[in-house]
Amino acid sequence: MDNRTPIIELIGLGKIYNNKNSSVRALEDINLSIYEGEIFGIIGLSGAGKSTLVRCINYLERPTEGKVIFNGIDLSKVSEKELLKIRQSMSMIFQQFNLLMQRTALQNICFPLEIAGVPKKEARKRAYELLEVVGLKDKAKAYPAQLSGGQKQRVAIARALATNPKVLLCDEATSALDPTTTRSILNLLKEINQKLGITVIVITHEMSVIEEICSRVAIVDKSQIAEIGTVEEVFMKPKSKIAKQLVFSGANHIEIFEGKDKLRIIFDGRTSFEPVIANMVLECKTPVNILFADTKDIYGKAYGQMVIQLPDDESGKKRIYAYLETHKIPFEEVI
Ligand SMILES: Nc1ncnc2c1ncn2[C@@H]1O[C@H](COP(=O)(O)OP(=O)(O)OP(=O)(O)O)[C@@H](O)[C@H]1O
Repeated sequence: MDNRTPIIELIGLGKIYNNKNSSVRALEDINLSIYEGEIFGIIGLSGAGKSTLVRCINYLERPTEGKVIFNGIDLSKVSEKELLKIRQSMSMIFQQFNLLMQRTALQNICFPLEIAGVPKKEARKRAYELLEVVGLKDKAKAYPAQLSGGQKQRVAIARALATNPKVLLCDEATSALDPTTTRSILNLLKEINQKLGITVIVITHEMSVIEEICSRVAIVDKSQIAEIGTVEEVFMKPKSKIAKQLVFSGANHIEIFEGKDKLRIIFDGRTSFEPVIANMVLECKTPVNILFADTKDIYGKAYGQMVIQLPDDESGKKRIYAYLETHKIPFEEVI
């Protein structure tokens, strides 16, 4: 059991959308604790219920079952007015940035402060400070149309920070960005988490985003939580089928791996992957087929995974198992 106090607690949370002729269950019995200061990931395929979940967390959407406890407050028990105030403590950023196109970057950041009744001069001062935090000091007077996707998301982040939130909810915040810009935005979120102590909740369909910045992750599948754990645990030993799909970065791969005699080798930064495979083949005197590789070389260290086909002969197989065990290289059989 974790003895930290959760900043957000979801207890038996459920959501059914009732329309005229039909009802859709979007969430079922979600139980989850998110702790102050962590970067928590929520991942799932399209339609799994992620957006509904994040909108229930800040009560933009009212759950039909269960409770959301934010900072010790049961959100079902507070008035609309109090909810508005609480939502200032749970800012949100989106895939499409949602900036006001007729306002400059500075005016966009001032917007939530104006709504909160902050005097204009004070709001501008705070907005300039926030532009500096997100590295856009020179873009104060630029309109959203004059900014790149990454810059727009930086303005959106600055605007989200304007009300001094405790939690930042990021709904597919990097899904519209290229890989390099994605990394720079994720680094900014990490920096905000570390320097300002803001709890960050990242909703995504990409495992790479989770691996990059989250400490823990919940996998949502068909309206329910399929798996929850530290990113390391889920990455190293995914238990559910959906976790395996996501870790193998796509549903297409999993069928290829089903069958006998396949191993997933995990590169956790302690090894350099080229020598591992090359040395294993040389030392075990047996060739292996690499069926899938998704590895990154970061400063000479290997991160990621590789699926190999074991040789047919039993003694070759044994030598490979022994090699991996002796060298303390994490692996699991692919079932
Ligand atoms: N307002 C609504 N009315 C009826 N059904 C809805 C509504 N919003 C979402 N749903 C349904 O609820 C389910 C979960 O949707 P949700 O948008 O939460 O999933 P998601 O995981 O965020 O998907 P995506 O990644 O594609 O945005 C889906 O079946 C969806 O069709």
